[in-house]
Amino acid sequence: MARVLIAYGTTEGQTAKIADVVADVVRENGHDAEAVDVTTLGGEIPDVYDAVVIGASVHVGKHDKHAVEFAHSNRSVLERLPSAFFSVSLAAHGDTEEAEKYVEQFETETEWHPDAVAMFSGALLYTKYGFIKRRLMKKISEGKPGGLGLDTSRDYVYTEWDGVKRFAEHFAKQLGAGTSSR
Ligand SMILES: Cc1cc2nc3c(=O)[nH]c(=O)nc-3n(C[C@H](O)[C@H](O)[C@H](O)COP(=O)(O)O)c2cc1C
Repeated sequence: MARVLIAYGTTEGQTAKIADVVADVVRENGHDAEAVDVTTLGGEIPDVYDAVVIGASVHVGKHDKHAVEFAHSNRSVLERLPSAFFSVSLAAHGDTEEAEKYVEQFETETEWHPDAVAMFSGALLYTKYGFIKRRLMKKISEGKPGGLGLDTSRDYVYTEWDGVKRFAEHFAKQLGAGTSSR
């Protein structure tokens, strides 16, 4: 049994929800797993973990800066342990090229090359945004491929949960039954 850290950087909470599902699936596969907001980790991966997944959402073309900083400063541990990264964006819903560019940029900035990478579609939470953000997101969504929702009286969740579960299951299965150590 391995102890798996799922550290996430989120602004509106969708990446936290995805991290929770990843943790659930990893546990279902016989390991210990904790989904933790990266800002609460004090900058370092606690040395109790055998494997690490980092998740981060994209805002204005960039991944969550706390997650980027965390991955960069812990890159030597991440390179040594089984590790994976998941990116959360609206580009992942219909604009794969753009979503891939965000991931490339993340890998360049952090100098970390995870064993596995996934791109998950996020959410458009119009009812949770303030007035300015709601108008901005509608305007941006109008021109985007993927047919993003434009009705600002409701929210749109594009995350494909089956894909999230498959990613988590694949990662968990690769850890096998034994515990690796640092
Ligand atoms: C102000 C704002 C800017 C955003 N900018 C981008 C962007 O540049 N590219 C993109 O693909 N998605 C963008 N998104 C969509 C977010 O990635 C998506 O809403 C995601 O679910 C947010 O995850 P979080 O709730 O974990 O922060 C943006 C969302 C907001 C609210």
